[in-house]
Amino acid sequence: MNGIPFVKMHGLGNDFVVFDGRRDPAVLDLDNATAARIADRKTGVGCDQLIVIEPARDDLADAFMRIRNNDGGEVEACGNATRCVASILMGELGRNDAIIETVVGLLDANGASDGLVTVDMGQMRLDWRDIPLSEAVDTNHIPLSLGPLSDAVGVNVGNPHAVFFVDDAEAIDIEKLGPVLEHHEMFPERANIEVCSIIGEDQIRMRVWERGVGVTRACGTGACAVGVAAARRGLTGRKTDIILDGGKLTIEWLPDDHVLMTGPVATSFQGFLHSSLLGGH
Ligand SMILES: N[C@@H](CCC[C@H](N)C(=O)O)C(=O)O
Repeated sequence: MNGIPFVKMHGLGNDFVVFDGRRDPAVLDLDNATAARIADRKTGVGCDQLIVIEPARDDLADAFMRIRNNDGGEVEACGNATRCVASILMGELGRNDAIIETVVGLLDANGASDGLVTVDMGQMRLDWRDIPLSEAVDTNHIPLSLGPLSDAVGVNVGNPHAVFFVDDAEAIDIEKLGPVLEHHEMFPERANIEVCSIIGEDQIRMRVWERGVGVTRACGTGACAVGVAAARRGLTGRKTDIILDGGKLTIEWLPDDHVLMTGPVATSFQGFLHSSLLGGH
């Protein structure tokens, strides 16, 4: 079979084309336009994020994970893809744990019960400079309003998130409000936008507009941000189930500010990338 092999995976419907750059150097250093062409659902393979597994730079890590959004832009973090890459590495290594290196640091992953994977998503950052925001405001009450959305919580999970609490997340026109907020001047690096409603002391309904993608069925880093935001506001405890369009993630905000994310991993199919999609690369 001609072409570069890839595996199509997803975490709760947030889907990925995963390349192995350790074996196929042609997928290392893809430019943004090429990545966007591959990720495009009409003309390419189609995915929310394009992932390349690369050789680790850090001796402690099992591999490096490069992440690109559907628009081709490289980003710092992706929770659902981290679980998928962890399951690939654990399978290769014959172990129940893996260390994944990203541009923002090392992430420890472990196999949990029922085939689920837990990832320590690292330390949450809450200072306005770290989200980042364009001005020095209280990140637990960002003064930002659009239609029914106001008073956001900012959380950096490696990538920037703004969380809005509402009575009924289903009633929010996220397709309309999401892109405006993503590009709001408050967020110099743009932001992922979550709208959520509290269902109970340990359960939250969440919908997401992802930076560089749009509405997705799940966002792992978004779920981490929502779990932290709800606990910070005193709306829930520090361990919560986050109910996304694609299913449930369990989030635990530890006393040392690290967050554990636990959820499923799935493989849809394996394929070969037609060389025309690499274009002039
Ligand atoms: N789907 C992801 C997040 C991917 C990156 C995000 N769109 C960004 O631009 O920061 C997840 O599961 O965390």
